[in-house]
Amino acid sequence: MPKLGLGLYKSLLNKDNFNFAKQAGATHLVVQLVDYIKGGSNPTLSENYLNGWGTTKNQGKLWELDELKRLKSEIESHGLAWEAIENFDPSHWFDILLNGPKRDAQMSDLKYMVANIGKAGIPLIGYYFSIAGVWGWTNKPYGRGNAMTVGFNEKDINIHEPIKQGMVWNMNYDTDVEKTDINPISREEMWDRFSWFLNEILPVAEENGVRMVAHPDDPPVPEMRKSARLFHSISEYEKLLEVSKSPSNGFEFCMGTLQEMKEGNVLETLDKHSKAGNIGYIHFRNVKGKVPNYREVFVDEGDLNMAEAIRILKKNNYNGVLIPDHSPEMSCGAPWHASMAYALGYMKALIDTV
Ligand SMILES: O=C(O)[C@@H](O)[C@@H](O)[C@H](O)[C@H](O)CO
Repeated sequence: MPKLGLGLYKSLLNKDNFNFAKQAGATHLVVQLVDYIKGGSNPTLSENYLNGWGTTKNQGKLWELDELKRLKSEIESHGLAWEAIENFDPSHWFDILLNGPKRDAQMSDLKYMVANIGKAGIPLIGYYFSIAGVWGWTNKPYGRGNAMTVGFNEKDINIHEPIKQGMVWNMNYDTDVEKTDINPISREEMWDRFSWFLNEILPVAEENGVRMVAHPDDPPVPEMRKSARLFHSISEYEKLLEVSKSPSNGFEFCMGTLQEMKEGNVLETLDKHSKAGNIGYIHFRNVKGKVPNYREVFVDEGDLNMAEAIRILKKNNYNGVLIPDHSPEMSCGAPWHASMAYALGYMKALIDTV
């Protein structure tokens, strides 16, 4: 049976939101420890996306076992389970992404943190191996009832705008460096870097009982800001499984991002990989349109048949977690919370009745 979860940003990790998750029917949490979606009590995807998600200064501040255990007990004291951590902090792995001088030292740090996550009993780590990161959205009242939501239209932005030194994954990690352009990165180079990363990290993940699950490229274009993107199509995303047969290798299956891709069928892909046990957890969200022009919409108004997705997951005895990921902001005093409650209610009804 699929399980209902909520993703919480760092700024939302408090008892009110643990209670909120529980009230909305979630049993599991996916936690983001990177402080990148700003907005305090009302996180919004609409701000700062083109100038970056902000600055991260956590170099040397690793995720320690006692901190993870403390947060885990707090989550559990609210009757919830901590299913996954989503995303590494660019402070911790910028030179792994960029193949820079600190690469090997940062890999030791990442291994230490992956081991801590396993020792704390958190089963999954979602990560996104990307240079440009999530970038290029516009935010407009594209949703039903003029709800503010994000979209992507290649006509609105210059997707080839170079990235400046000191930035990766759409966050600044070094604000002192001279702002020249970073070098373009080819597809071959990206696969080399990624394969090295995965082959280094997976044995540690396996040893500590953690699964590493990869997010597809959002927006899914082959190249963005002069760097190649690995997982811009369903067939390229599936190549993840060719890099390693480790049981700790899998998908952070973002249905919205996969639906935005030009080719392939999301529901068939969901069927295949939920049957084969390749999916760690699912971003259960919906969109209208595809690259080069799409927008994120409410879970029930997009191009994907979400009831069919639940049917498939139940047929395949998938027992992982589904989170709404994003949802258009609802016009009220708590736009993010209202939108999440709406999505969770819809998802819970589908899980209970389909
Ligand atoms: O949670 C969010 O709002 C997003 O930033 C994620 O969906 C993002 O796409 C993934 O975490 C990959 O970084």
